[in-house]
Amino acid sequence: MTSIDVVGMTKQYGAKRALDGVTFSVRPGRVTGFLGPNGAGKSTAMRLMVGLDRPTSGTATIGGSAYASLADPLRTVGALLDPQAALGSRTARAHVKILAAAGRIPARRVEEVLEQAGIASVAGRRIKTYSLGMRQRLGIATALLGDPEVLLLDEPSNGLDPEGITWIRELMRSLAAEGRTVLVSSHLMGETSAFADHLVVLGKGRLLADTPLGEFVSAWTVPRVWLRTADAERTRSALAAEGLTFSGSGDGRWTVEGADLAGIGALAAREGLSVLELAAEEPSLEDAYLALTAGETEFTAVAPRTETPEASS
Ligand SMILES: Nc1ncnc2c1ncn2[C@@H]1O[C@H](COP(=O)(O)OP(=O)(O)OP(=O)(O)O)[C@@H](O)[C@H]1O
Repeated sequence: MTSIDVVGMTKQYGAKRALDGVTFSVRPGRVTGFLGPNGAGKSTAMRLMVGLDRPTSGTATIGGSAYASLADPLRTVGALLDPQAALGSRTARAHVKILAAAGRIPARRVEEVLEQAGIASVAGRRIKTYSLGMRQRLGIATALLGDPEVLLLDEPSNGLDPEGITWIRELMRSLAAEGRTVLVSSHLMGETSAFADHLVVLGKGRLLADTPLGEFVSAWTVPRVWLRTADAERTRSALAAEGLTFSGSGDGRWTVEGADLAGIGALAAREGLSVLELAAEEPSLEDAYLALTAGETEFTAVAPRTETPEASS
């Protein structure tokens, strides 16, 4: 069982501090989602884990060793970091064969991973003819080549079609179920909540969260209940008398903040309200993530300025 341990990791690029004393561990047997706004430092952290760059200070170890000291790196760690990196004039099969030979990996693995990634039938084509999604599948095939215990996947769903997204989700779940250590960065919150057990969140190079998915969502969202009854006004008075925070959409449906279904159901029964709709909102990872990272985004779009006659004169 091989963990990744990042301890006090700082990476300075000139005046830019991409990582600022980050410490976390990625454990085997689960999928860890690696989240953070653009420029938060996720790719930098992954590059440091596989020795593609040197930290300014701190360490990243895999099973207790720095990547450079691993006896058999390709069999220990598989990484998808830059799907554009493969040489375009080679065929996909030749590319994977060269990697296998370099890593002393049995040739039979080449066809296995091409099959597994769903590109065996197009593996004779030059990589430069590949779409983004096909390159992504090729990158995943090469990450799997050494049957590694640890997988680092930087935005693996990027460019994949819906079938591909389902495939990568199931692949990550099965790799974790086999006891492997799987770290996956993504900007797709719906996707991440479908595959991750645990989350590590960075913001501006610092660690913002390192927590199980369910705990993360409940810590950063407020439960909400929707209630619609036959008498909107009496409902409003009852909610107000209870001291609850609520808002109405104008169609007689009230949204009650920080409430649970049982409590609101009991209130409606007590008040003799005829309930037409009573439901709890499923808190989403997206809401939790946006609540946590508000103020942590380096790049934010501003609404286009509308010129008023005063402003333009
Ligand atoms: N080689 C480099 N030279 C200079 N600055 C860099 C370099 N690599 C990354 N940075 C900077 O470090 C910061 C972190 O970048 P990084 O790519 O790790 O973020 P990220 O979380 O992966 O972002 P994204 O979600 O946009 O991929 C950014 O401000 C980036 O511009």
